[in-house]
Amino acid sequence: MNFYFEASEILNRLDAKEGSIKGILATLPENNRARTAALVIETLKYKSVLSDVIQTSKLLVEEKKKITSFNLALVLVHDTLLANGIQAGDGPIKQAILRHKTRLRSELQRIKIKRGVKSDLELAQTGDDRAAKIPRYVRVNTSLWSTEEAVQFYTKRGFQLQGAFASSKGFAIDEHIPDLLAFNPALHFRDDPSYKSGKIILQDKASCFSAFVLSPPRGDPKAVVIDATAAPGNKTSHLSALMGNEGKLYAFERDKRRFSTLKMMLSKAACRNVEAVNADFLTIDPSHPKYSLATHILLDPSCSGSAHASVEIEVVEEDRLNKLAAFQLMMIKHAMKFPSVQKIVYSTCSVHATENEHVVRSALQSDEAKSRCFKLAPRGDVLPTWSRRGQVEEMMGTGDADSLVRCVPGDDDTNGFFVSCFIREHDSTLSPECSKKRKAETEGAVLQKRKKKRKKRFNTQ
Ligand SMILES: C[S@@+](CC[C@H](N)C(=O)[O-])C[C@H]1O[C@@H](n2cnc3c(N)ncnc32)[C@H](O)[C@@H]1O
Repeated sequence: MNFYFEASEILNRLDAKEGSIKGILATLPENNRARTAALVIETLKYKSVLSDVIQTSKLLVEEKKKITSFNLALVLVHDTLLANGIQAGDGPIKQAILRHKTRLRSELQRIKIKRGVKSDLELAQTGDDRAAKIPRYVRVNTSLWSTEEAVQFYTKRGFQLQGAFASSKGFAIDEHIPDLLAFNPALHFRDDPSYKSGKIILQDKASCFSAFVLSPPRGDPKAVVIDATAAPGNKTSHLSALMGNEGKLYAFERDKRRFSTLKMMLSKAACRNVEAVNADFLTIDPSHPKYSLATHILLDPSCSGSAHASVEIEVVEEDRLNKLAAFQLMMIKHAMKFPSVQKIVYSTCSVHATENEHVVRSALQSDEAKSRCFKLAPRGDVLPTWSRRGQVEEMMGTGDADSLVRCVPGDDDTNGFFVSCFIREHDSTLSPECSKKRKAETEGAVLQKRKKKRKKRFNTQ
């Protein structure tokens, strides 16, 4: 029976918000961890239906002396109804549950009929409940359309600009991201002419944060920007629109298949200033004549994707997270080597500090950041009115957490997301050490330019 007490204690700690499911499970003794974790996770999946069954069967009222907590009832009823029975000897607690087995079964059956499902599996909560509450975000592709035109178009189709999306016909203009509209979650725009023509991009609000925070130069024919990990291209087309389709935006994607998707998406969205490159960003030479001029870099690399509201409860292996974090750090450090870069936005759709705050911390401590004087942009430049910021304890209690942005799946009307923004310190705020390095770097660049000019002159003579 200890196994069930242990599992119910984990549920108690989760209810008390003592930590993440992964963190709390990690405190269990290793020999029993996998088995207890499996029971906890399965119970959580069916928590809503099991709670109904327990309440309507009056199990806790009639057996209050034996079954002392709701969470203990949850794990025991789970195994009674949805697994192979209680895995324990015939003690009083097991006997108490067995006395109610028939009633528990019929309550479960009643719920199945009510919900119109046939199998137990269909009762599992997949997390879609949270996803179903996230508005349908529609980003107006300003390369082809304006928000005014979009509002007029949707109004003519019977929608009402109400500043809310609760009703099926209401929609709102987002308060944080320009040119972003929010409609009722139940709506799909895949067959809408505005979507088919590339005038709108269906992109979650949080995913719009990256390009908006990077804020590339607008309408500047000399601008050079890099999207290091581009496919399928939502953020690339956003960047392109923010640049007013001017200047140059290099979009790297290493995967061949995803690269084709990227090309298709860029053509549909009329991104004329983008050069898509099927290459691994880590192999790109920062001193390459084309790319060395990049002043802004967007890094939205592969991550555990744990923040999507539709992802099921999962225990992510530590090892996998650490490998992802090492790769993510490598990408940031590589971006920092580009000689003209002034701003780097690093974002993930993960909720794990390992891929977020910890990567940012390591990046700030890296030789690349120190030698090139990178620091985090202040909150004022990173969605200042967004209240959910980085996790202070994961940033070792420093004020740096305020520079970071987090979104919690479901809670913030978005999927989960993380955004950080590195900037190179301005000359006036440079520490003496950075000031010296910057001077040497500028002198080096001038010398290199002179050398190039001389070589050119020599070749044309
Ligand atoms: C999270 S997705 C990017 C999503 C994209 N920013 C968007 O909003 O549509 C990460 C992408 O980066 C690509 N990728 C991962 N490592 C890369 C690398 N070293 N160089 C270039 N692309 C890379 C992956 O193949 C994947 O398509």
